[in-house]
Amino acid sequence: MATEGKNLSQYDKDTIPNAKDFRFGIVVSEWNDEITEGLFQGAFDAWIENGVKKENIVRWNVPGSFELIYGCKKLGESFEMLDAIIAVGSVIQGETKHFDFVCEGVTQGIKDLNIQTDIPVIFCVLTDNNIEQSRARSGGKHGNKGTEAAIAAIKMAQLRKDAKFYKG
Ligand SMILES: Nc1c(NC[C@H](O)[C@H](O)[C@H](O)CO)[nH]c(=O)[nH]c1=O
Ligand SMILES: CC(=O)[C@@H](O)COP(=O)(O)O
Repeated sequence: MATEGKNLSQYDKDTIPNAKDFRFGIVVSEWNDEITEGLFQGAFDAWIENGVKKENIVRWNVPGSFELIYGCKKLGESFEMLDAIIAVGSVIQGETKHFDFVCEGVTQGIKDLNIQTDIPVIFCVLTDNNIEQSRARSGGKHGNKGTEAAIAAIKMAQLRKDAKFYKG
């Protein structure tokens, strides 16, 4: 298993770009909020640890992971100066195929946002078989995918900044 034996919260601070001037958005799904709040905290703490100012972080909530698509789209439209956005969700398998459609829909939707808009949208949506797997990846034995997403957001914000520089 890709995550097994890894700690998603471990990173080398020396490899992270300077984030003090970056402005970030984060959209958090309210479904499975025990998990999504853990993911949010992991992302928030990683940003602060890497110099992001609290006033440069804007958070919106949406009902479920499927609404992350619209929420991230509108957040980017409302705050055009954002350097990156994280979509935070937790989808857990139930009795039916609904899990499959939610996961596929939100995955494709966030992929589309990365194609259609100029603000990187980071995929921090857990798609787990059970709550134990979710807990392990939102501050448990496998670390926190929120931390991983925050570092990805910093790196993508720097890539976007560099791209604008080279374009002139
Ligand atoms: N079962 C889960 C859902 N389902 C709700 C959908 O995301 C969506 O809000 C609904 O279909 C209305 O459009 N959402 C999660 O985030 N996690 C789940 O486990
Ligand atoms: C991912 C879902 O929508 C799922 O948790 C809903 O549960 P069920 O498939 O039992 O209706």
